[in-house]
Amino acid sequence: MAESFDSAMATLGRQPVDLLVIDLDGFEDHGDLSAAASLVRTRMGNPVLILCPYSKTSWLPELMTAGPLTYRVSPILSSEMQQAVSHALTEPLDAAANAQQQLLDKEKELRDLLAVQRNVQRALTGMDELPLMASQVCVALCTFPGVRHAALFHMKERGNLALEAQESRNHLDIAHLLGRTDQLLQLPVHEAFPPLLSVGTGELVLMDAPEKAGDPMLAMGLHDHGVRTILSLPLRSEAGGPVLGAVSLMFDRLIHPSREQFSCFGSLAQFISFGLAMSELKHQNDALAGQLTQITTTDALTGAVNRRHGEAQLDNEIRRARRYGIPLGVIAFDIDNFRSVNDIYGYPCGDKALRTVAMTVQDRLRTSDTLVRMRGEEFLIIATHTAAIDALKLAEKLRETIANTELPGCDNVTISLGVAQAGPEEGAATLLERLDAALHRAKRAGRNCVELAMAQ
Ligand SMILES: Nc1nc2c(ncn2[C@@H]2O[C@H](COP(=O)(O)OP(=O)(O)OP(=O)(O)O)[C@@H](O)[C@H]2O)c(=O)[nH]1
Repeated sequence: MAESFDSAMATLGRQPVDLLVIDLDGFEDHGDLSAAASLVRTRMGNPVLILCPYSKTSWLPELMTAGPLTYRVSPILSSEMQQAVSHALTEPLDAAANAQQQLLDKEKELRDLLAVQRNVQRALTGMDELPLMASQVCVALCTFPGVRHAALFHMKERGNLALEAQESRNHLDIAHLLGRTDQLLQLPVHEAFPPLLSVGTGELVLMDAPEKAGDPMLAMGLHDHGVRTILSLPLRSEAGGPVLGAVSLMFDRLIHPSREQFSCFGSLAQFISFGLAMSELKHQNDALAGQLTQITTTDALTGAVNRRHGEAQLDNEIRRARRYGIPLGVIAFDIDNFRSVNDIYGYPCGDKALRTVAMTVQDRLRTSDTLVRMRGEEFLIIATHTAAIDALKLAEKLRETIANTELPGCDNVTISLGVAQAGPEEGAATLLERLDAALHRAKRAGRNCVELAMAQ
């Protein structure tokens, strides 16, 4: 027994040792990992058995680069320990005797992994919608021999880890087992359930018996579905970058991945991370494009469509109405004596009044109608599929509504309106002229009224 790496090193130097067992429980930092790797290196191929707590299984691939070793995931039963010891002592002899078979096995394992990698690659190409991509990745992961369940967990905004997709060949439903599909890091099992632990620590986790997680309910749920080993891999967009999520693979058998398998699983996780990052990027780009369209087409104060976009839309609707022979109604309106609102209550109050009027009108329109802020306190409504008579009714309803709308911090206002129906051959310019004339007549008629535009 050696209590430290130094004393182990000294003992190894003093006397021949048949089997070196390194129990990693209690070792934490990177210095400990380097010291353990030095011990493995000193053995120069002589038997080494590593007992590795499941929370530290990410150390295994690194230790494997220092020299050949066998390992078990701890905590471990004494019967299991005995088997592991005799296996570790006889493995080099077995390996020599069955060298050919071992090579064939290794080749098959790697072929299987490469096939899964190809399937995952296929799942990632051409699919930029995250839910679809994630579920295809899970389907691809289930093609690996022994995998009965695969799941992809994704970190959403503000640390909300969610189950993005799962594929099951054993009727296991992780959402049911965990009792929810989001805010998973807030679950009490976040330090016990491998994929959650992977996201928390950013490291791979290998658990070769569900009960090692120390959560009886969880262990029972997994046992009932024949889960024997869980391997979970963190997903990061780049080495050392933030954790994007994790994938978990649940096997119906005991697996102890070799160094090559760990490295293949690692590159599998890199592929998936890349797909995830690309799909996130597309999502962000779409959102930005949406915001940009919103900014370039909307009037910031009132939320109505701005004049440039409104005029383009009017042209489009005129063309459409002409092509399909459908009526197009337009209404121009202007707030009455708005100057006095500003003069009496101040410009900020005038702004609020403008916004309230625009929002009130917008609420009364159909989704197919468009409210445009043309200038100052003057607006245009493009009402598709609307003849003059219906546009007149709409205008009257709006006039009445605004007159009865309370405004924040100032007296009610009224609006004057001009209404027209686009002529069969009429362009936007003459239509707007006719409307303008109608609006002026409404103002001259004493305001707070509706005037129909003269026929073309
Ligand atoms: N608060 C505020 N006022 C605006 C805005 N745009 C234009 N106005 C004001 O709207 C008023 C328009 O005045 P006028 O064109 O004389 O029309 P009016 O006082 O509404 O009178 P009539 O249209 O003839 O009934 C001016 O005082 C502008 O300063 C704005 O974005 N915010």
